[in-house]
Amino acid sequence: MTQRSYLTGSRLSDMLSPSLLTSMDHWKMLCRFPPTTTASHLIESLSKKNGSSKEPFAITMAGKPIYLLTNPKDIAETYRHEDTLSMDMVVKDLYSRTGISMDKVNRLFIANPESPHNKGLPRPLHYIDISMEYFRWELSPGESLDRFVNEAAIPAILKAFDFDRTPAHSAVLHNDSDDSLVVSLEHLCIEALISGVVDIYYGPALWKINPDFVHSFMMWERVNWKYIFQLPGFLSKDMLEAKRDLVDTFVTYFEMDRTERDCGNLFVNSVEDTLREAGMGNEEIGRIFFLHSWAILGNMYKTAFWIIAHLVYNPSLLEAIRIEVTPAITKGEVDHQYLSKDCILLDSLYADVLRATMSSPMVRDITETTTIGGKKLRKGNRIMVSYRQLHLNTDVWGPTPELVQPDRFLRDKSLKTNNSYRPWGGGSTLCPGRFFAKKTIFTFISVLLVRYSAIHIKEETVGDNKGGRKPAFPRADFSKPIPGIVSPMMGDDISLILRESD
Ligand code: HEM
Repeated sequence: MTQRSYLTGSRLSDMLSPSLLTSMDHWKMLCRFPPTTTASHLIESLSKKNGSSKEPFAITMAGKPIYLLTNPKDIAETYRHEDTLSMDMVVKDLYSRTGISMDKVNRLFIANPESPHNKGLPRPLHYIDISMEYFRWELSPGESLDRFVNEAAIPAILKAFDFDRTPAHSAVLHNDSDDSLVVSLEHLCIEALISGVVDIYYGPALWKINPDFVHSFMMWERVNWKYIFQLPGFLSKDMLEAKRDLVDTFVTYFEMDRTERDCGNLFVNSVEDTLREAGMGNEEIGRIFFLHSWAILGNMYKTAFWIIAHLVYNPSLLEAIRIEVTPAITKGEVDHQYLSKDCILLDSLYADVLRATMSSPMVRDITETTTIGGKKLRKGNRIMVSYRQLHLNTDVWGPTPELVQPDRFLRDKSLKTNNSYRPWGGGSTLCPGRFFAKKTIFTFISVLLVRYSAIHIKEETVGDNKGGRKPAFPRADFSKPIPGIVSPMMGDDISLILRESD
């Protein structure tokens, strides 16, 4: 496929009426780029062409002028203009492309002051915002998050280490001897942070409906960029098929009586009630949960993969972090408060891995002409920001920003609040899952390090020799505009030899 279909190489001047062009002539216009360009590459390469000024500039995408913001200060300012820089059209579009009629999508954006879900709130929220409030309610620091982590997330993570189970564990490649086994790192991360998290949100009923859910989700992961960039059907058969599998799974799930589902996750039940009140049926609710599940499942397993890859390729770092996390793990109990507050080296590595692997762009619609960084952004157009471009800002991250430095955030604690650090987005759409993600990923990594006293990379055999060489560090696949954390290249998994601690 070529990306010509969504990233047009036409000049902005071809698209604009002369009057609008005159009013925009202070914008730099840089519009030619190769057909293989992805959104973040595009912004990176155009920013370079734009020179060091970091002034906003305009391009056209899919026939629409888009302002690209690259100055961290301008980007921070966008979060203060949420009344005129709106996410609503982008979100409506995402919902409608799941197959929900526009009429029903619009209904989701109506605030009903009479709704019991709006009780006690200072101003009534529309149904999508209510769903986000339920996410925040369950996942923000406090009693409900602690309960959720202790009662649901930790048991699910521990279950992922049950390598002797029947049917066979998907990560086990083979048992080398009585006390060691070889596992696929990618599949271990999937087992803990996709299968485990599906369990805690949807319970066993979802597996009964679709025992191959993980396969469907991983198919979707590889091709969901086609959904975002609206590739035509003949170029997106794989994406449409994966989407259909996932949507069908969730629709069937919501067709079941709640008592039959046997899960009782408060978030799922509360959001379902909200959506039924908005007039949504099983079809729409299934489609909406397909999107929610993408947000819930799409990033944690990849983040854990990259962190563990850095650990196993750097044994002294692994040892230092093992010592740091050990007090948090005692006989099957995990102290997640200790992990999130006292493990400062793991925290620094986590922060830098998020920085180096985040590839999402942020898009907003301009609903009223808005001035940012002294420039007028015209109503009706869009703005786009590449978090990756911010995360590679050499002014802040030094001459080799693409390299992970495990102690970077330990050396300079102010970096976490730097305007060039946005792994969780910003403003009102700041990720509500960030506290849960940290606790869950830290639990997973710590259990691995404490349970297995020896963790080695399995070497590749060279020719007929028994011995071999260490495989190269997995490559990140930035060739596709995957939202969120970048995937490893297909086939760049790591086989780990695990030897249990005494
Ligand atoms: C390492 C893991 C994660 C990363 C890096 C991540 C990253 C992000 C980012 C960058 C955004 C903002 C998108 C934007 O503003 O355009 C976002 C939004 C969101 N995330 Fe996360 N996320 C992670 C885990 C999670 C988890 C575990 C959940 C839920 C359990 C979750 C739920 C959401 C939701 C619902 C939104 C949309 C918020 C809204 O539109 O108001 N995320 N995430």
